[in-house]
Amino acid sequence: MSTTPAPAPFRVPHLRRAKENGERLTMLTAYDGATARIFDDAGIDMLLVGDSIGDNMLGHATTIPVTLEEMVLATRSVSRATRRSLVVADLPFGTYEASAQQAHASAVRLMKEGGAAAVKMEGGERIAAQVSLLTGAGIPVVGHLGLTPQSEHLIGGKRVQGRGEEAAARLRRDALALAEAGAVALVLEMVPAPLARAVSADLEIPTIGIGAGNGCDGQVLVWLDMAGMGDWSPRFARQFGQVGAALHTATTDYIAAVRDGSFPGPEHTYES
Ligand SMILES: Nc1nc(=O)c2c([nH]1)NC[C@@H]1CN(c3ccc(C(=O)N[C@@H](CCC(=O)O)C(=O)O)cc3)CN21
Ligand SMILES: CC(C)C(=O)C(=O)O
Ligand SMILES: [Mg+2]
Repeated sequence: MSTTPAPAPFRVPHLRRAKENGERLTMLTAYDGATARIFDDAGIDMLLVGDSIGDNMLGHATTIPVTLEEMVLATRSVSRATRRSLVVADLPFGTYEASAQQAHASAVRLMKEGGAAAVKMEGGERIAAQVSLLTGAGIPVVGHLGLTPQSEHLIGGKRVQGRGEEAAARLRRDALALAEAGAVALVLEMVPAPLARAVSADLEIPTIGIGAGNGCDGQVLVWLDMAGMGDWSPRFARQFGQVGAALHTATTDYIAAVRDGSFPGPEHTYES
């Protein structure tokens, strides 16, 4: 009997090890089990249940309205379908900023009810206490700096962050503060490539870039942007497939086959 060896799961300690070995890390968002299974089978290291579920799945304009309930539901769907990828769940806006206790209560729900293996939150020095307490409680935390969409009203839009000496120094301080507090990885979103490279060199934990150039230790994309799903894609994304077009064609073929009576055929039909 031939046995395929079970694929080795990707776990938090692999993050540092991959960086030490110069292996680039791969991450995609996932919002449900049907897609998570495909990404997991394909060998993705990490799945991010992103609060980008808000603007990509739930019909919101931004991530801001997303609730913890919605994140728990999506995280549960993803984690149940996942065999080897590390499932990271975003803490949504309003569920962690006020205190370390608030962050802990929210993270515990994502882990106990959602099955997440780690949580991610946006911000630097201002959430160091949260990162510290969660890490002490056995909850791996991924940081997120640069464009932090939950604070877009404070930032004033979805623009590149960390341009200019002062902003760059601030971002490097924030990155060090997160690493010092125990973060296991750091997402850098829409940051100039030289700054992202410098931050990556500053840290022992891996950086995962999105619109942050090739000097990061890994990359993350929203899966719809990666797969050519949906009608919009940011400049930093590349479409590795045309899944939206493929699904459209499958759907028009189905409609036509039902209308012309060719589906269901005898092979899809039960005899008496
Ligand atoms: N589908 C999707 N992809 C993402 O990368 C993503 C989300 N959704 N939702 C959550 C955040 C929001 N992000 C965004 C949203 C908009 C732009 C944007 O408008 N970018 C333009 C202009 C950039 C500029 O003017 O500096 C671009 O062309 O990239 C970028 C990142 C990144 N994240
Ligand atoms: C864009 C990534 C990093 C994210 O936070 C999300 O998808 O919510
Ligand atoms: Mg997010």
